[in-house]
Amino acid sequence: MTLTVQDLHFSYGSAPILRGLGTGELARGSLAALVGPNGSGKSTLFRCVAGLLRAKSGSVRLDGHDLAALSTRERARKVFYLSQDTEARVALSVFDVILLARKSLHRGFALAASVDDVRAVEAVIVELGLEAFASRDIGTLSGGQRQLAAIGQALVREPDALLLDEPTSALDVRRQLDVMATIRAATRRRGIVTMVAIHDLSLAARFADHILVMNQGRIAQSGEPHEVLAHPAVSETYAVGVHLERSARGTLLVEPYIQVH
Ligand SMILES: Nc1ncnc2c1ncn2[C@@H]1O[C@H](COP(=O)(O)OP(=O)(O)OP(=O)(O)O)[C@@H](O)[C@H]1O
Repeated sequence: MTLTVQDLHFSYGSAPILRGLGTGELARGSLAALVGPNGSGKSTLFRCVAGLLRAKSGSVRLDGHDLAALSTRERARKVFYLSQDTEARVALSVFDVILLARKSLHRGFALAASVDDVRAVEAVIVELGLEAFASRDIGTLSGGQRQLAAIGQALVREPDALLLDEPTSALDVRRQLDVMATIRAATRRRGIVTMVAIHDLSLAARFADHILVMNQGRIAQSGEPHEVLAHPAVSETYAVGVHLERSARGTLLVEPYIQVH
């Protein structure tokens, strides 16, 4: 039970962005961190996997089935892409926006939510610890709370694969830990495949089962965090030195530094 991207090619006009990108098999219940420099194509990869952009060639397989064979609607049900921008200006409560996300699964325009829909929304709110915010207007929440509400909108649609674009970028240290731990727990509990694009290598090392390093449209290195981060491909990709150390608590700490020649 896996998500597998193989030999993906994509260009914006004549500019190639993905150049034969392959992820290997990403297992259900596991969290993969996608790291790489600004502009290396992480969001583009996510959009291609979710079917929002059409790759020139290559395949995306979920549990062995090529997602290209599905309609846009069917594909959107299976793969949820949460973009970087979760700003919300609507005057709706957290409960309402999660319920709307749930109702978007149904065909047509149904005003009434079923009992199942409401139960699913309630379950997600509890799973993400959003009970205290459920009736608050989404526009009045802090960045971290809004990030969790957006993840709630993703989970309530019960996708098989979840692609999160920099879900911790606007968060303080406590909320970064909260959000990553919540994402990892939901991934395990639901048996989904989650990919998180993230710039913080220490945070990636701490929470991800695998790290994939993106460089110039390909995955330069992938595998378990301590192996990947010790590989020269990381230094080459970012043009930095990388010092790794275990803290007294056993956490892998990553210190990038600029090399003086
Ligand atoms: N709609 C577009 N049209 C043309 N070029 C684009 C478009 N969107 C992105 N690009 C270019 O594609 C490349 C990859 O962008 P992408 O957003 O996928 O990178 P990223 O790794 O997610 O970057 P970041 O870490 O800064 O978010 C960049 O050079 C970007 O300028």
